[in-house]
Amino acid sequence: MNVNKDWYDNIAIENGILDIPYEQINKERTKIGFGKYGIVYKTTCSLIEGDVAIKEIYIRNQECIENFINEVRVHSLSRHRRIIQIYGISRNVKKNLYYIVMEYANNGTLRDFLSKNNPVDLKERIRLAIQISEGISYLHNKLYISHRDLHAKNILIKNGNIKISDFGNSKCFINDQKNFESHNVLDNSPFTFYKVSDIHSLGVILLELSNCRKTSHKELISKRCLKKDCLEIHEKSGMTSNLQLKPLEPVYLNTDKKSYIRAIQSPVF
Ligand SMILES: Nc1ncnc2c1ncn2[C@@H]1O[C@H](COP(=O)(O)OP(=O)(O)OP(=O)(O)O)[C@@H](O)[C@H]1O
Repeated sequence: MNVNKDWYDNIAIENGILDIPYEQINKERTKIGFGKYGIVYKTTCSLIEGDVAIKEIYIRNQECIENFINEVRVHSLSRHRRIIQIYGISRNVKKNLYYIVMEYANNGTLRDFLSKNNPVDLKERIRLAIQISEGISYLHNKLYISHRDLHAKNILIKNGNIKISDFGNSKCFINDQKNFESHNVLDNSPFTFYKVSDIHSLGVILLELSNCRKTSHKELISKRCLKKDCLEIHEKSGMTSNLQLKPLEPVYLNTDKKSYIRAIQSPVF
């Protein structure tokens, strides 16, 4: 990626998002999460009504700049009720801290929601499952974006509704559109590969949703989790293997296996 000294100004202009002066962000902040790339705080911003979440990223090298640019680019493309909205970016130049200012999800992550409200009513779980599928379907089918980091801590809930977040690992394949116009199950384009991987992650999330608890590594293995194999095969051969294209098992919502989440048996695509 070509990064020049004006990279920060450029991403705001190119992506049509607000460059929020740092002074406009309230200094009083509550830490609400952290991940590989930074700390997330709940606070307010004088330019935006209500609470906001800010993701603070310390830019120490070129790679951090590239990651920040990618996250802002992909996230700002995504405007949908099932996706956390990005409001703008900000920076504290003296400390080399850069910020993504976004919509605040007041009910936290899907994982926390499930553990706090266990057991969640079946109808409610199905409603949430459909909303997650809607968000992923939008990313894949409308924007040619693969999220690449879908799990129950990146699925947030605001006022009881799903909001997908964290585009730090996401990739947009919109410029490759011509290469996968006719994509089908045998297409071995990178987009198809990552899309299948997202759908696998969706299956894992739905399993967590159906059981109202995190699925252990042991359980995933016993359910013949394909992700690791797929990634290895893809990396080694550069090809999409048929192995990835096996449908996921249906995720049952009750023990007598009468009801399952339809999204699994009738894929969203
Ligand atoms: N908009 C938001 N509203 C409420 N909480 C949020 C929001 N964004 C992030 N969080 C909280 O902060 C945590 C970390 O955020 P995020 O996943 O974006 O950071 P990351 O550094 O990219 O993490 P990862 O290690 O998953 O890549 C989330 O799991 C969630 O608890």
